[in-house]
Order: sequence, then structure tokens, then C-alpha cells
Amino acid sequence: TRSTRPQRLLKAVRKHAARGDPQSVISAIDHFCRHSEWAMNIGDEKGSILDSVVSELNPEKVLELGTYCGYSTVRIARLLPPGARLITLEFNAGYAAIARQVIAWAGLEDRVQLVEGASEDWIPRMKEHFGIETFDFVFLDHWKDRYLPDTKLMEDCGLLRKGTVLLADNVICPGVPDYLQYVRNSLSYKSCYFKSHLEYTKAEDGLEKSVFLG
Ligand SMILES: O=C(NCCc1nnc(-c2ccc3[nH]cnc3c2)[nH]1)c1cc(-c2ccc(F)cc2)cc(O)c1O
Ligand SMILES: [Mg+2]
Repeated sequence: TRSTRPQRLLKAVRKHAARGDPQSVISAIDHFCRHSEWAMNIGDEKGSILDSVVSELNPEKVLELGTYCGYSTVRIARLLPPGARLITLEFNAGYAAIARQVIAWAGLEDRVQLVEGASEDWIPRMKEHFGIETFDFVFLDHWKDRYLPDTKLMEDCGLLRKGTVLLADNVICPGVPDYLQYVRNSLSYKSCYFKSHLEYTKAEDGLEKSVFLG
């Protein structure tokens, strides 16, 4: 049967990127998405904003919601010190299978743990299953109607501490109005918007950075 877009994206990584070289994996995926087939990776423009937030924070414990093909997983993990840990949740088994291979091609599997399943099932199990106390950084890039309930769930599970940074993709396109209203009006968050564009297009999109105040 016909291959899937993530399978074709992985093929492009294997063809054009060097094993163990995360930057070449990032460039290969961006080239594929610009010149062959659009795919819902954060992309190079918003990806640079992600890089600057991660580099400034230097997080030890990172949670990513929504792995897809592992593009942002590679962007984040390549900036982490070897002792740091990134747990990434993916709901779709097909996406997870591709992401594992992209992460391995980049040579970053030692600091990434990809977990398959629903965020609402795994967030309550982070402490007992992964020995995580709290996260330093959370990247939200999964189903847009899950951003708000999962943020409240992370609060309730005590996974956020004073200073934890949440960075949310797609706050304009496809848009997460309920999440934006919450983090911008809650006294528990200091929030700011980074205006950008939907990956590989001229449409507006942006990232919302929200610091949990405890
Ligand atoms: O849907 C998106 N991303 C979500 C994928 C995902 N990958 N994994 C999950 C997951 C993971 C654990 C989960 N637990 C419960 N639900 C879960 C869903 N969700 C998305 C869509 C667009 C987009 C924009 C304009 C268009 F015209 C069409 C599309 C752009 C983006 O940057 C996105 O991130
Ligand atoms: Mg996204």
C-alpha cells in the first residue's frame, strides 16, 4: 500500500542527513517540508524561537506533548546536557514508530524517552513511572483541545513548580483560544506571545510562553 507522509519524511532524513548529526536531521526535514510535502513540524522559524527558550532555560527535566515525527524532539534534545531527560508523549503508533527512528538517526536516544499513549493517561503516572518530581520545561504541541485540560492536569498532579516554563505551539493556527484565555488571565502564570508564522507558510501563527508562578 502507499507509504505515509511520515514514512516519506523518514526516507528523506536517511537520504540527506548524517547519522549522529542532529542539525543535518533538522535541515533535511525542513527541506523536505518546503520542497516536497508540507508536514506539521514546528519548522525552522518557530523552531529558532523554541531553541532560544530552551537554551536560556537549560532544563534538566523536559516534557513534550505531541511527538509527531520527532522534529521538535530533536531540536530540544540537541540543546540538552547529556544528564538531562526529555519525555515525549505520542498518541499515534504510526507517528511514534517514525519518531523513534528519526531520534535514533540524530543519535539522541540516550536523553529521549518516547512514550506511546494518551496524555491524560500518562500525565498522572509521571511521578511513579518515571521518577519525575517536577518538570522544568513543557512543550505543548499535541491535539489543540488537550492543551488546557492537560495543563490543569499537570497542575493538579504537582508536576509544575515555581518557574516551570510552558511553551505552546499553534496558539493562532490552528489556535487554542481556551488555553490562551486561561494562561493570560490566571494569576498563576506570567505569559507572553512570540509572533511568527505557521510552519513553511506565510500564515500567522505563534508560540505562547507561560511561566508558572506556583
Ligand atoms: O494537530 C497538530 N498537532 C498535533 C499532532 C499530534 N501528535 N501527537 C498528538 C497527540 C499526542 C498525545 C496525545 N494524548 C492525547 N491526544 C494526543 C495527541 N497530536 C498540528 C496541526 C497543524 C496544522 C495547521 C494548519 C493546518 F491547515 C493543518 C494542521 C500545525 C501544527 O503545528 C500542529 O502541531
Ligand atoms: Mg505544532
